[in-house]
Amino acid sequence: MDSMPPLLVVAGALVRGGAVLVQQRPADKAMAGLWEFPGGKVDAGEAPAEALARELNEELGVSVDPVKLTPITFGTGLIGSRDLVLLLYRVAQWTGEPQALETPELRWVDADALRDLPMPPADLPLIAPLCRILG
Ligand SMILES: Nc1nc2c([nH]c(=O)n2[C@H]2C[C@H](O)[C@@H](COP(=O)(O)OP(=O)(O)OP(=O)(O)O)O2)c(=O)[nH]1
Repeated sequence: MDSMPPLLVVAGALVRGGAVLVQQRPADKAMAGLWEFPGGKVDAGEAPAEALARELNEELGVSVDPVKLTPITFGTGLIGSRDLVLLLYRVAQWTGEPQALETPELRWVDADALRDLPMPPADLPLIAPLCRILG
């Protein structure tokens, strides 16, 4: 419980041929070394899908149309003492080849590899719904 409103974070599942793109958190950040979906915090006054399009461009160098992002599921957690709400969207179409612009490594993983990756606690409930999409 915190006096701040929950932190709203958007994340994208770029899906290609039964695999999803994940990135490793940098050594100088909280939860260093864990694997996460590209994305980030929604800024004040920003729509969630627009925030995700912005973050995907900053982190991967790809362009996406916010209108084509479709919700998959959400997770909740804590960042310190602040509540976190993590919205996962499916990204079926993008322009450009994803590049690791802000993280040490990108990886395309299938459902089995995804289940074995160390991820932040808020991501854990996202895995089963996403694996149903990956097949
Ligand atoms: N992008 C992303 N963030 C996640 C996931 N799971 C999860 O708990 N988070 C957390 C980590 C951060 O606290 C927050 C995302 O915000 P951010 O990407 O702007 O923050 P950050 O910690 O990387 O860096 P900073 O800008 O706060 O220094 O959500 C995930 O799957 N993807």
